[in-house]
Amino acid sequence: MFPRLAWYLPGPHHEVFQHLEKVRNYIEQEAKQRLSHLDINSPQDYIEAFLVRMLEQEHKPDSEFHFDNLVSSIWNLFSAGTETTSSTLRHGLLLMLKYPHVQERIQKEIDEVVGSSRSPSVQDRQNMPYTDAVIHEVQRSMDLAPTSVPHKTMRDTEFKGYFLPEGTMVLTLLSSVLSDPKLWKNPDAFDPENFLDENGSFKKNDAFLAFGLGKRVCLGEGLARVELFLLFSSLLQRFTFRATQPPEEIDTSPACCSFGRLPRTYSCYAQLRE
Ligand code: HEM
Repeated sequence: MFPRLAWYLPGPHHEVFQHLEKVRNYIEQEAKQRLSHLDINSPQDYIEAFLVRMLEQEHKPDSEFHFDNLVSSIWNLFSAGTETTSSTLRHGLLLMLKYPHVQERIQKEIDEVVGSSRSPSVQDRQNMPYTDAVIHEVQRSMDLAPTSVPHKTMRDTEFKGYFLPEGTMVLTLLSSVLSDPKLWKNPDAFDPENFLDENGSFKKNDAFLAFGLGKRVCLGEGLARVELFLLFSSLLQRFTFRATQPPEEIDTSPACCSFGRLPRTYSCYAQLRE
């Protein structure tokens, strides 16, 4: 509610900016090093492709291709693009430890549709409604970004009878939609049935807002969906994940709940499937 107040209170959040600075410095050093060895005719990756455009547009004062934007976009790719997908995957595996019968049903579907002689492909997803429903339900129930990403009004705005002056911070409460009892069969539990119809087919639900909505919807949604399906189904094709303690004792509520909700850490066995 009052983010500035946080800086007057003691706590580990004070270290956040120091860590951010360290990461930015590292990215900056890496980019400068590439710049010194750059072959403009053969850029090898994102950083080098960006640097080539930066040099091409060196004399354009309004160019978006400058060093600051390079560092920020790399930082965005790491912060928005890796922690999100890996935490979702970790949460999915934690739920498999907690609910072995769900894992068994996914493996049955994988065996029927994909088999064991090849890896799952994106095309398999449409024939694997249960696996698809589980992945959606992992995302819905974990509610990774409860308040989404903070936005700001660019001008004075009227919204549903409320006046929001220019510069007001706006947080969209994705949680309120992802757990609305009017919109889900079973909002308070992990239940893949939330995404299945009575015939066991995948049922889309417009209230699935794990990636946000509108103009500023997650830029990596398509990539994240592909990554989650391929990684999750490939892991369960090859391994069965088992808890080292009774499943009833596993706590699937998030370990940290502020800007992002992260799964708790548990050890597990990954047993190779025959
Ligand atoms: C499970 C995975 C992911 C989840 C749950 C997720 C969720 C979100 C959410 C809720 C937002 C804010 C949307 C809004 O403001 O309405 C967002 C923004 C964004 N995400 Fe993701 N994300 C994921 C993966 C990724 C990946 C893999 C990438 C890139 C490789 C990515 C890049 C971005 C970027 C660049 C934005 C800012 C978009 C903008 O402001 O225009 N995300 N994401």
